[in-house]
Amino acid sequence: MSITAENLSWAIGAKPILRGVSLTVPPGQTLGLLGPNGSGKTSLLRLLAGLKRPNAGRVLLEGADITTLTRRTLARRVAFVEQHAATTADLRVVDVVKLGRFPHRSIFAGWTAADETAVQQAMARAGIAAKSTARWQTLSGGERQRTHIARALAQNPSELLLDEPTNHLDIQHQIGLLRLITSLSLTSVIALHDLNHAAMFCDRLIVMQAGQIIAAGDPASVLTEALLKDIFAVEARVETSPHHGKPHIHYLR
Ligand SMILES: Nc1ncnc2c1ncn2[C@@H]1O[C@H](COP(=O)(O)OP(=O)(O)OP(=O)(O)O)[C@@H](O)[C@H]1O
Repeated sequence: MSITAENLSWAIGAKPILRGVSLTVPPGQTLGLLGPNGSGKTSLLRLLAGLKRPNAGRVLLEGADITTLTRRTLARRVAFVEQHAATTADLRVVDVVKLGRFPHRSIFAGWTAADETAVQQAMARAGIAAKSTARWQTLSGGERQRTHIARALAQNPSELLLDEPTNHLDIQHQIGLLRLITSLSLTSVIALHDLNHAAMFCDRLIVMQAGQIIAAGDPASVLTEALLKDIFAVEARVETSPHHGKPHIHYLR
């Protein structure tokens, strides 16, 4: 299902956080959201998830304004893995992942075989199945992150929003997660700080600065040496990787 933002603006008090943000992610594609700290990536994801209402503009899912969708419909369709997502209760991994099934269940139906399959499959995909009975408080940062991702996958969403999902993950799990997300038939928006990973796995990229989109397009057209210098303040050389054919950034010391 497609995700569209039309001319979104959002302020906290008198402070503008997002200004005139428009984007479209076609069904099945992955959009990478890039930008320096504080540029508005998390704020934009929260608006796309329907957690915050814009002051102007609108968010459309498959052409439908999200303000016209019920909370339950939205919860069934859109999964959001937030940065620093906390789970305070002392639950087991499997119990956290089961929360992802909540929007799909009716108060009359019990736990179904389909719910169980979705939970088991999500834990396997997120690489956390071996820890399914471990208590939340005993997990490492990366294991907690993978548990949140499993919960989002158990939700079986058509749109998946991820805020720096590879934080805390070791390199195997970073690559594994991005490969998994981009191979699933869902539409995703991922805020990332690793520009090489964004180039490798995202269909299109958006670069934000001070709440505005200042570049958008495929990785090769967005990740230029000039942009890296102007927006990210780093000297770098960009080459087409002979291994995967995507841009590869060499940072200069
Ligand atoms: N509750 C808040 N009150 C005031 N300002 C806020 C609040 N939340 C966010 N901001 C400001 O909004 C701006 C955008 O923040 P946001 O978290 O969306 O950026 P980001 O691109 O996700 O940053 P990072 O890469 O550091 O995660 C920042 O200037 C931030 O200070």
